[in-house]
Amino acid sequence: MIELRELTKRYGGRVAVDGLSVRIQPGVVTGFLGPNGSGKSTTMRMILGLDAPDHGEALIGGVRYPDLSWPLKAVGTLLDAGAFHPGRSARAHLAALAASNDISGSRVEQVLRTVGLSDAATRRAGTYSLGMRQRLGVAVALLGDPGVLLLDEPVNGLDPEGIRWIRDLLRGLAAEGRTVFVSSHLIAEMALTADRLVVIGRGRLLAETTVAELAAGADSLEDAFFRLTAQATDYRGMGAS
Ligand SMILES: Nc1ncnc2c1ncn2[C@@H]1O[C@H](COP(=O)(O)OP(=O)(O)OP(=O)(O)O)[C@@H](O)[C@H]1O
Repeated sequence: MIELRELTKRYGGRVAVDGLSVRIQPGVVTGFLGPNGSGKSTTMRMILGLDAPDHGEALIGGVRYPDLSWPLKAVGTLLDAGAFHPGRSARAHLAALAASNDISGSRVEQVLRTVGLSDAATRRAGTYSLGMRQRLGVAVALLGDPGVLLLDEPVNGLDPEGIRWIRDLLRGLAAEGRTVFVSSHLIAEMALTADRLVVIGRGRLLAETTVAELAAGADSLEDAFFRLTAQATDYRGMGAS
């Protein structure tokens, strides 16, 4: 489980995340939605100890990220596909991470199979397509067999087959009892992938609900989302006339 307690972050005079308290439960995929600039990335960075909160805390299984003894075994993350040494093969990259994180070498072959990169495992990551880099990122996230997965825009730039693959994988990981927390701009995609939704606007919690509950009473989940976030952006388009 991920627990956020009054999580708050300010940049200068601006509040990016504002007293956010929510529990993200295991066994389901929880989508993290909000307009641009609403604080999703900042929240994820604080969960992962990459940004320090000004107030409150983020706990993973009851422990702050910096206090985890083997972070890769507790939480798998996909923040930025393509952050790999271009000259290293997928297998070499995963093997180095396994060696430095008390993870067995056999797990490397397991995750390569899970993400479908076994046949390309000796190729340099620099030659990979975006979809293959994304799969390598997922392999890294799964390497430590973590109970919690945190993914920032995992389907960004993927083709329809890649999107379906990620969707099925995330649902399967949740069905195994893991906590899966995934941010996205793609509301329609979240409707297919997520069971629950955490919606924020201007750094504040707007809704913590199921996909079905949010969509009820509106024409679509997208309409329900726009209604919920209408007052929570600094920008607003003027429809075409
Ligand atoms: N390092 C930083 N310095 C100053 N302001 C920042 C910094 N990082 C984020 N912000 C501001 O904090 C607010 C929240 O940004 P954040 O990137 O967390 O939102 P987001 O929901 O992830 O947005 P997007 O959907 O566009 O990725 C924005 O107003 C942003 O400009």
